[in-house]
Amino acid sequence: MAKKGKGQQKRRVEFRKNRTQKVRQGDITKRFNRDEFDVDKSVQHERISGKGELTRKRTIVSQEGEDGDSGENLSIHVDKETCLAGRVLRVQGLISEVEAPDKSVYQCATRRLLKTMSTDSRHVVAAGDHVWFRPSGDTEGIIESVEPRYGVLSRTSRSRQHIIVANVDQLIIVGSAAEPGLKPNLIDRYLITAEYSGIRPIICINKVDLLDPAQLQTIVGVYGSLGYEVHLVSAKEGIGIDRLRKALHGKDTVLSGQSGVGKSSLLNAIEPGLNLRVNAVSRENDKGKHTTTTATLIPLATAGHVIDTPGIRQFQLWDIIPEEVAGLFRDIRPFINHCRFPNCTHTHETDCAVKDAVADGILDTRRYESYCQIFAGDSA
Ligand SMILES: Nc1nc2c(ncn2[C@@H]2O[C@H](COP(=O)(O)OP(=O)(O)OP(=O)(O)O)[C@@H](O)[C@H]2O)c(=O)[nH]1
Ligand SMILES: [Zn+2]
Repeated sequence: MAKKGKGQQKRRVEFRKNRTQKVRQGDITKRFNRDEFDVDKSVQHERISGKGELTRKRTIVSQEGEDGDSGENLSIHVDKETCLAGRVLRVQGLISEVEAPDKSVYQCATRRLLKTMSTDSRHVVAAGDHVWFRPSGDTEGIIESVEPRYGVLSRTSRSRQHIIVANVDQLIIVGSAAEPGLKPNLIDRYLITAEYSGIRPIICINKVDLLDPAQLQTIVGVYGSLGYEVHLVSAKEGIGIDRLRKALHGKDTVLSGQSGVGKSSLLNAIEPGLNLRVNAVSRENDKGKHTTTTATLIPLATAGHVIDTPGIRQFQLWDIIPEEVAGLFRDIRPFINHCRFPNCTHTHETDCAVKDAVADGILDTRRYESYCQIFAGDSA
């Protein structure tokens, strides 16, 4: 867990504000859809406004304009007659691989003016960025501007935000029913990372061929009642693969889960041939040829991309501070406003509404224990 910086204090203020809104159980799912989550995007350290205009903010940008307005604004005009809209598949040093609308790939440098704005984050261009670029020839070009980002997976390094991948629609959290056994606590960790990043989580439990799916009923019931989409699948037997393929169609999806749960097998079942490409990427990364923490978008044959990169396969809760964790648990969140102490940690305090909810059987005990472990900073 990171030390509290200015940004985190800011997030805590936002978090408390959210906490004071009485959220009924039924509203929880709604609050977490992307549009609404965007309002909470004060957590993003940088906001680049698009449509040809790039706005640099030195401090965290708040939707309410409480701070961050001191940054200078610079407008970059993009000639959309001569430029193409593209998607950054990956960044390798100073060169970005950009996918054009016709799926051809250009090696692009970044316009100098954009680069001069790269002071508050390590990369002005990140994997997953929607950009406008000026092609020169059939395979090269210059990135002229970067569109606003959403669904950003990042980590903090030397108090700077390092974007791993931007504009992710969904995170598929892959677990396995057996070999290795299901780790619900790990699923909870991924879930709160997704909530924090404004990325829709989908839970996928693979290897259901190894046990009676009835054994998973309780856990599926808990997540289902919280509004999370749950898939029970078997890459080996082809169970649930069609539905999972539909969930990926047209979306940019990050796959995460511990080693051996069958991520590669699932990708291969969804789209034969994709696995080869995924492995090719992994091997390059293993050799240390490219950075392991920036991601690569792999185009799906139909529409959408998958992002399956060693560095984010088992990503951590990089910069979530313990006090934020309860608010990221959809089921705990409605109670935190009713505790006796406003700074209640829901662990040892008296008159804690969260603990009361557990005692009354309203809140799942396992989920509460998972919260306590994450709050304490224990590993999964
Ligand atoms: N019984 C069964 N075995 C499976 C299934 N899916 C994958 N496996 C096996 O599980 C093992 C791990 O599968 P992978 O696809 O390599 O797992 P991974 O999550 O990509 O692993 P890492 O690359 O280490 O992250 C392999 O031996 C697969 O054959 C399944 O649905 N049922
Ligand atoms: Zn409490």
